[in-house]
Amino acid sequence: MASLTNSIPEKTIERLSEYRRTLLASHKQGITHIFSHVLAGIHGITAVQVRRDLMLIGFSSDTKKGYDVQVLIDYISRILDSPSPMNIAVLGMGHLGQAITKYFNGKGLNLKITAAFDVDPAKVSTTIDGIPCYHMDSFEEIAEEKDISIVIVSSPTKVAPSLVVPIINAGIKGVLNFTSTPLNFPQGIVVENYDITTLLEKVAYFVKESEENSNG
Ligand SMILES: NC(=O)c1ccc[n+]([C@@H]2O[C@H](COP(=O)([O-])OP(=O)(O)OC[C@H]3O[C@@H](n4cnc5c(N)ncnc54)[C@H](O)[C@@H]3O)[C@@H](O)[C@H]2O)c1
Repeated sequence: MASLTNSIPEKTIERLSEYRRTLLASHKQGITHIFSHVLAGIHGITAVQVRRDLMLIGFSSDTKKGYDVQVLIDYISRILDSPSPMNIAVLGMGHLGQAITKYFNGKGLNLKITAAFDVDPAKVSTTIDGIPCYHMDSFEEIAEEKDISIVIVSSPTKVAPSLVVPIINAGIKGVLNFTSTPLNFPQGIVVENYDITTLLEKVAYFVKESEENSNG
């Protein structure tokens, strides 16, 4: 993934997001303190890894009672979140675009899907799951008007490359691409290509490896 900063490794950023989700759930259950080995156990990693990640972001207030859950949530939030909420647009409001929107909004994150774009006349100028859907032709104009920083690309794969220029022209800063074609952007735009087939093949490969090891 192209990144604007190399100060914190990508994997640590992913784990910090995961830790925060666990901490928020713990907080909801009334848990005030958590030990690094408990956090590690939930995420299937070692306590050393948890402590290393937190040291990397300068957090070291491990007490006899463990980490203060609320303090750690606030600390991770200061690292992960921008000072004001970021607006996201979905490009392609089909099955996947709608599933992502349903899943994502209302989670109380500092990120919010605020607009969708499509070309299907049945969807354009309607509101889907509370999100206004505009024609892709008006993307640049609406993206500026609605201060969109990040886009999720969930259009058909074959049209995805044609969305690159409008995304650049609109001054978008980050792209999460779900289509099967990797999209390339100039430096300065953060891109994550997320392909479910690749991830599934990775899981299948390790299942095969572990079966071969236990048989042989
Ligand atoms: N990465 C993953 O895990 C994963 C999983 C499922 C699907 N996909 C991919 O996500 C994409 C969407 O899949 P889907 O099942 O939601 O398809 P879908 O056909 O249900 O939705 C695609 C939507 O994009 C719209 N569209 C067409 N041309 C467009 C354009 N030029 N600009 C904006 N929108 C446009 C269509 O009208 C439709 O609403 C596909 O590329 C698919 O391969 C990825």
